[in-house]
Amino acid sequence: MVNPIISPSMLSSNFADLANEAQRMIDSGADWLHMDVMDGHFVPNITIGAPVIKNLRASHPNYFLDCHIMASEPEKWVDDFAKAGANMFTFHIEAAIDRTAALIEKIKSTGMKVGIAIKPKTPIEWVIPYADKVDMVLVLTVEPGFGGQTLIENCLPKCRVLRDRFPNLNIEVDGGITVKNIDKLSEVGANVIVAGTGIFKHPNPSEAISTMKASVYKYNKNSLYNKNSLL
Ligand SMILES: O=C(CO)[C@H](O)[C@H](O)COP(=O)(O)O
Ligand SMILES: [Fe+2]
Repeated sequence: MVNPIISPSMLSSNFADLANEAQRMIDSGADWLHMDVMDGHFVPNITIGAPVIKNLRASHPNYFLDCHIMASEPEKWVDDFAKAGANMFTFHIEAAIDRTAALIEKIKSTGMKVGIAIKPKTPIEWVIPYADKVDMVLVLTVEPGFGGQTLIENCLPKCRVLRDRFPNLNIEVDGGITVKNIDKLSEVGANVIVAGTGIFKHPNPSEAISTMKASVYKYNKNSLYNKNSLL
C-alpha cells in the first residue's frame, strides 16, 4: 500500500492571495495542494488554468501540485500543465472514454504523474482496466463543479473494490470530506484525502489535517509503508 497524503483543495482558499494560502496549508502540514481546474463545459463552473499553476510553481518550487482536471478535452491541456510545473495530471475518464490509454501515455511522456477520476455515477468497472497503469485513481464523492457539498456515501464501496484489488494504488477521495466523516473514507482504503471546506473552514486547519492523517494511519496501519511514496 501507499502513504497517507492530505491534499487541501485550494478551491476553498482566497484566490486573490493564493501563494500565501498555499504556504499556510503547507505550514499546517499539507502534503500536496489540490488544484481544481474547471473549464465551464465538463462542469458548470470555471476556475483556474495553467497560468495560475505556472505562477504558483515559480513562487513555490517544491510544492506537489495535484491537478484535478475537470475539462471536456483533457488532452488539450497536457502540455500546458506539464510546462507550467504540475506534478499530477488527473483527468476524468468520462471525458476520454474512447482514448484513455493514449491519454495516459501522453501524460506519462511529459514526466507528470497520471491520475484517473470518476464521477459518483460512473461505475468502478470503467477504471479497473487502467488502475495498474496509473499512479492514482480519484473517486469523486460529490458531483464535480463546486466546493462545499455533502459527501455522497454510496461512492465509498468503489474505494473498497479498488483497495482489495490494487493494494499499491493511490486512491484519492474528493468532495464533502471533514474531520467528522474522515473515518468512513479511511475504512474503505482511501489514502489520499482532498478537503476544501473541511480544512479551510475548520477553526484550526493544522488540527484538521493531522486528524485526517491519523485516521488514514489508524485504519490502514498494517498495510501502509513508504515504498510507493510520490513525495
Ligand atoms: O473537485 C472538487 C469539486 O469539483 C473539489 O476538489 C471538492 O469539492 C473539494 O471541496 P469540498 O471539500 O469543499 O467539497
Ligand atoms: Fe477536486
